[in-house]
Amino acid sequence: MEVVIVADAKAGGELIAEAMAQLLRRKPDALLGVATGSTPLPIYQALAAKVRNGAVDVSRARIAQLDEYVGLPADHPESYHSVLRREVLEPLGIGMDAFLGPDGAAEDVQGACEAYDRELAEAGGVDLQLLGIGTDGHIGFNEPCSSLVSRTRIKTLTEQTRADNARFFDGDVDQVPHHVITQGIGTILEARHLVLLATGENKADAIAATVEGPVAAVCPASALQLHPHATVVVDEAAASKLKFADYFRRTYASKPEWQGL
Ligand SMILES: N[C@@H]1[C@@H](O)[C@H](O)[C@@H](COP(=O)(O)O)O[C@@H]1O
Repeated sequence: MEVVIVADAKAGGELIAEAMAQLLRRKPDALLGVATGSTPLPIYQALAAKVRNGAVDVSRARIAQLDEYVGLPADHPESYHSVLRREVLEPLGIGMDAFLGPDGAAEDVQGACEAYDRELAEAGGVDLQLLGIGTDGHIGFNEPCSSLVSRTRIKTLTEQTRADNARFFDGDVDQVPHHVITQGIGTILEARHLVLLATGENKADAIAATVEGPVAAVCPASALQLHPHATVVVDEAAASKLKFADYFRRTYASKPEWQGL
């Protein structure tokens, strides 16, 4: 696993956006897995700036959704389908016809989950999967103790995650759904490149467990240790509990520029 310590969220966003641009120059129809939450926003803003100044062509790019609430109408402003349209596809000028996502409003939720796993495989798999991380180490909505080989399926949110996400529902935790669909950890690990961005002191414990802790379902993000190409980008605050921080800094500083992430 590569760990890159950056000055701040903006620098992290620009670094990852450049890696995505390099991927798209090599593979214009790349399937980009996108995450929600506040952390990835600087990535999308930096990538949109590259599109505006002609530095990258996203006209053939495809977008894959990581997770979705169950029971919210698809047009609900806080359904992840709506959030990604607003925060990613529209700013990048990518049409919804290039968007893959699970149906959070399906009657047969398990059927929708299995269909989505198949859809991702039939699309050739995710080329680069962006990830945030929950304060409890969850990725997507794979909560602690999720199977490390799980597939896309319905999950129940912890009260911690519901509280963390209440800020998107007018601060009212009662409005936050209890159930979600998420790509499983086994599904996520099938992406060819995983790029996790974390910023802020409140993610330091989760990052230390992810990078330096044991591979354990209690910290779902620790599954990144099993992936052949996983990159963790953190600011100093999120890196503050890493024992090997100086080693990671030296390693990245010695890496040739052309290698990218
Ligand atoms: N399902 C999302 C995750 O994909 C995201 O990583 C997490 C952290 O969000 P933030 O980046 O706002 O801290 O929130 C939610 O749980």
